[in-house]
Amino acid sequence: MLKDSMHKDIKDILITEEEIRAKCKEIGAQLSTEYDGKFPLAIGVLKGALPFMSDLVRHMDIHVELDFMDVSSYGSGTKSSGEVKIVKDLDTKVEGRDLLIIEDIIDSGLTLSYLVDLFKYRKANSIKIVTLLNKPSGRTAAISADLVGFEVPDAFVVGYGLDYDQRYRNLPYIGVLKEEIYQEK
Ligand SMILES: O=P(O)(O)OC[C@H]1O[C@H](OP(=O)(O)OP(=O)(O)O)[C@H](O)[C@@H]1O
Ligand code: HPA
Ligand SMILES: [Mg+2]
Repeated sequence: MLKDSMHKDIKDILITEEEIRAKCKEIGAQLSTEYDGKFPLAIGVLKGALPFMSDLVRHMDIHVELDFMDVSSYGSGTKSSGEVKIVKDLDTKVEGRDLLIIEDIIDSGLTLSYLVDLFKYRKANSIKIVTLLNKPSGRTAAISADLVGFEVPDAFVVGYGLDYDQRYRNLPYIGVLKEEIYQEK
């Protein structure tokens, strides 16, 4: 046993690696049909969306362009600051494009409502949102995804891109942390 294994900090596994794999395949097939003949621009919202985007786009059998936006609003805690900061903007022009925004989670909805407003202002032709996780109990902004992998309960979840204080993103599953991990801070 490793002395610093991440797994010992996890109280419950909510979504297994196998369930995530199956969902990426299902959503990827659906998106392939929806965007057939369109060459969409897939926008990964860093850093959380990285594992989901990487797995999802490999199940899309059509031409798709990839770009990334790095935004942050959580700092080191478990509550949104309410202020969305652009850390890295897109390299691609959005005007006239069919956008597929890829997220790991919609919680308060503040990140995505900020991005959707920005991309409308930049004159995207269409905007779709796909999120691996949806946490409806956290919502303060009126926004919903076009495609949702899984609904999660009112708990701070980590793994498969989602962090607590920049850790746990590389867990292959989605889990809930033990309370003592937050309390140590
Ligand atoms: O719906 P919201 O309440 O806005 O929360 C969702 C966003 O918060 C997290 O990102 P974060 O800003 O922590 O940056 P990260 O992706 O680099 O972890 C998560 O990856 C989503 O992008
Ligand atoms: N876990 C990790 N990051 C998050 C969450 C969450 O539950 N909600 C918004 N960002
Ligand atoms: Mg994020």
